[in-house]
Formats: sequence, C-alpha cells, structure tokens
Amino acid sequence: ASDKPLYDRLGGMRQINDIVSKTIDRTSSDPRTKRSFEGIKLAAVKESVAQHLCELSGGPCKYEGASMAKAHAGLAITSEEFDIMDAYLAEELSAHGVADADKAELQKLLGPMKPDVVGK
Ligand code: HEM
Repeated sequence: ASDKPLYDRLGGMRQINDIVSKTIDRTSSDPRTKRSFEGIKLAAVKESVAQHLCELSGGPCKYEGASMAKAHAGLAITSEEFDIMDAYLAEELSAHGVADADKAELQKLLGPMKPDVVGK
C-alpha cells in the first residue's frame, strides 16, 4: 500500500541492491554509455548509489558520498547517456515487480537531479 515508505515499496535493501547492480552492469557495458565507467570500481559505485537511493526513498540509510554535481564532475555525461541509464533503471524496476505508481514516484525524485549529473 502507498502508506508505506517508497523504500519498502521498492522491496527494501535487498531489491535496491539488485536493481542498482543490474542497472549499473547494463549501463557500464552498453557501448553508448560505457566510456564514463572506464577505470571506475563498479562495486564501490553500486554500494554508493544503493545507499543514495535508500536514503532518497525514505529508507534507514545515510548517504555519505559526494553531491551529485561533484560525483559526476569531469564526466561530461550527455542528456542521451542519462536517458539510457534511466531507461535501464525503469526496466529493472519493472523486472523486480515495482508497480508503475511507485516507479513514477522514484522518477519524480530522480528527474530533478538531471541538471546536476549532465554536462559536469
Ligand atoms: C539521477 C541519475 C543519477 C544518480 C542519482 C547517480 C548517482 C550516483 C552516485 C550516488 C554516485 C556515487 C558518488 C560517490 O560515491 O561519492 C555516482 C557515481 C557515478 N556515476 Fe552516477 N548517478 C546518476 C546518473 C549517472 C549517469 C547517467 C552516468 C553515466 C552514464 C553515471 C555515471 C557515474 C559514474 C561513472 C560514477 C563514478 C564516479 C567516480 O567514482 O569518479 N551516473 N552516481
């Protein structure tokens, strides 16, 4: 039910970890988006992104990484690259049984971060 925190409706930490891991695996191996991940320790990024999503969705986490602008500084991520990752995330959310309304709620939290991620 939607009275539960989004964190719970996403399936808690177990599911968030899996959704993030698969989204990052797909983004970092797609020829259209892999360049940003060259030389990056994927396990560390996955851990950090999962903590960030946990906190953002009202879960019991404290994200202690960099701001979104700082985390993506120097990567010059394009709007197209952002949208590709976003589409992988949407597919993984569905594949993990997250309802459309809950996907939309997460999208509302992530969408406004686009200007902090793109073109830095
Ligand atoms: C709303 C969208 C996004 C969010 C919320 C997000 C979130 C994050 C977070 C939390 C970190 C870890 C920062 C830290 O540990 O200090 C990170 C790092 C990173 N992100 Fe994103 N990200 C987004 C989009 C993207 C996109 C579209 C790409 C590339 C296609 C990308 C590539 C990376 C890379 C390569 C790193 C590692 C940077 C490094 O370690 O130097 N991110 N992101």
